[in-house]
Amino acid sequence: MPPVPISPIKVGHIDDVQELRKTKPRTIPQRFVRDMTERPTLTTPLSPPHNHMPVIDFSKLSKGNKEELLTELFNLATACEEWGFFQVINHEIDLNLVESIENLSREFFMLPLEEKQKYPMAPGTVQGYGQAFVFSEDQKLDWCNMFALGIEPHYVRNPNLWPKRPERFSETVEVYSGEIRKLCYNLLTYIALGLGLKGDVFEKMFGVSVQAIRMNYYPPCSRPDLVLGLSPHSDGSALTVLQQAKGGPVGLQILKDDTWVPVQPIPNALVINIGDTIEVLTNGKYRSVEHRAVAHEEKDRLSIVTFFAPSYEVELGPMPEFVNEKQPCKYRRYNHGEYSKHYVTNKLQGKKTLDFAKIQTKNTN
Ligand SMILES: COC(=O)C(/C=C/C1=C(C)CCCC1(C)C)=C/O[C@H]1C=C(C)C(=O)O1
Ligand SMILES: O=C(O)CCC(=O)C(=O)O
Ligand SMILES: [Fe+2]
Repeated sequence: MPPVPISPIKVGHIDDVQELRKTKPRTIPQRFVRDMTERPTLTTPLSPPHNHMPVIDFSKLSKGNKEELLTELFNLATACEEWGFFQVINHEIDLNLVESIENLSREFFMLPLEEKQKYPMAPGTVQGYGQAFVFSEDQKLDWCNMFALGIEPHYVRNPNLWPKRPERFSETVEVYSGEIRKLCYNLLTYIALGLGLKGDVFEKMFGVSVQAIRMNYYPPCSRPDLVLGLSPHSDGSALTVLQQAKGGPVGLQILKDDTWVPVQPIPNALVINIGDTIEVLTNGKYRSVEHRAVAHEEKDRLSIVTFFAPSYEVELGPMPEFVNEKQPCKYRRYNHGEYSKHYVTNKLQGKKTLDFAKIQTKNTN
């Protein structure tokens, strides 16, 4: 029997937003214009406590005295439970390295289009330069250019996609990712301790963790009220580390108590968020909070994002410590490799991807 033909994904023409911006269009192409219900709120003056994402001082966890450690563990646990997001200061990553990755990422995005297109993100895939998560011709597009690479383990790498220019880009990604990896393992230890678990529980459970990096570049947009920089989504990782480049406008917004809360960047801090894996493991005690990015009328914005997740072989489900009569099991067990595949083959749509693992509760009414 002849093989069943696989129909290629038809995504239509995807405008490169940086090139589009150069033409300064008076009207935004329809594929970027969001339906009314999706359009962003750009200036929401918020009053405390909604306006202040928690700040965690990493040095109090790593080298504080016992009292400082306990207080910061408590702050971390509260941040994870109430926000799913926090900013880390004094993270012990060399600030020269932080600055280098930022400068080199910017230099990459400023290269001529033909140079960047030497590393194309093929439709339906997530590595290289382009727009990920586009699967149909009628899907709205984000006001964003992305460049993504698999980092660890090495089998997730596609060496053809590691840029030769700018010089030192690839080696800096390597060094930076090594440092962020250490930070992720450390944060997972403190998150475990804050949950009353053994410090090494996640490291042992995750095997050789999968790690990827994505640089997001958001050019200015003449009508930021009509477009989204990045569609609402939760991250398919265990933890995500987000570096917001210096001098950029506020762009990240998180959905808290049904309100989109803008995140004020703190110089040299890293934004950390709980991903879908930790939501499942804690049976929803810690949630992977929906977030999005908005564009700015005059300023561009760059973010450098690391996704840190369990090995593809790992089977996951709520840990027994978080399941009881009051908190019945909300997620089924699944293989993380399958979840990963599911995540990267679906468009970003709020928290919908996690339906993959949700146990549907019967409506008894
Ligand atoms: C554009 O890419 C992503 O947004 C993304 C992809 C990450 C990945 C790579 C670039 C190559 C290696 C595999 C992996 C899927 C991790 C987001 O990552 C999230 C989604 C999942 C699932 C995850 O673990 O992190
Ligand atoms: O650019 C941002 O602030 C958000 C990035 C993000 O959420 C992501 O890449 O998953
Ligand atoms: Fe995200």
